[in-house]
Amino acid sequence: MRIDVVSIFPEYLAALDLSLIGKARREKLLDLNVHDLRDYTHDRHRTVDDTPYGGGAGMVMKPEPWGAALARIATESPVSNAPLGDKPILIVPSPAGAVFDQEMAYELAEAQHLAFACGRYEGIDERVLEYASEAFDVRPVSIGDYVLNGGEVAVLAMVEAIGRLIPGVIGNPESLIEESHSDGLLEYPVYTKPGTWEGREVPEVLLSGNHGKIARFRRNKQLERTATRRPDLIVQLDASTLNRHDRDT
Ligand SMILES: COC(=O)COc1cccc(COC(=O)c2cn[nH]c2)c1
Repeated sequence: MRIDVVSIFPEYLAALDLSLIGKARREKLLDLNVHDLRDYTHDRHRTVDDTPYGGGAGMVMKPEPWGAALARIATESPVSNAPLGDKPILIVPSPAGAVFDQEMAYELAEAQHLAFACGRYEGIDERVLEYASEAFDVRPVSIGDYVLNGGEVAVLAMVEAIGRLIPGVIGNPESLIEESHSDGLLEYPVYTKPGTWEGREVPEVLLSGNHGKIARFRRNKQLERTATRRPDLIVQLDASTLNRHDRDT
């Protein structure tokens, strides 16, 4: 997968050189390119923003640098941008976007080419998204109902969530199976040695070796946690998921 990120703070994305994503880049599982938007300006001050038409506080990101940066990325795309061909996906982190979730992460992990546009200030001139939709499948995406100062933090979160789903990026693909949201429920509590710590014991059932009992314990913990912490997820579950622990007996 090729990933391009455009930002006025490219150093913000240095964290993507670390850990598993960094390893995936070194192993050529991910071709990640970070672009400085200011490299696509032509004035002495490398200006990227200006005052908003219609008035209001703050500044808006100018369209010209974005247009040049995105045109360059589209021409370098490994995905044919013929009208009938797949288009690269341009993700624009925004409080006004569709909510990013594990389902979207799996969908985006299938893409051959993802580009991320990091907005700052009050946002990017809307004409940029219209212009970009010729060469890209443009997706405003929110990572949550709060406002950040820019898209870079959202890109770090999304690249990690997407990157870890790409085959070969994490060592043991089994660990993707039982994690939170993989089956619509939150994950169960985990424990490791020592068996007693600060006077606190590991739940006895986990030491029993009885795999049926352990599976039921874990399932019940998942249901209990989801019901108390995320009741909104419970309503989305179908009966088979809720009753699955019965079949484990
Ligand atoms: C067309 O889209 C844009 O112009 C985006 O512009 C901006 C402006 C300020 C901040 C951000 C970063 O995204 C978030 O704050 C965000 C994402 N998820 N939850 C909060 C983006």
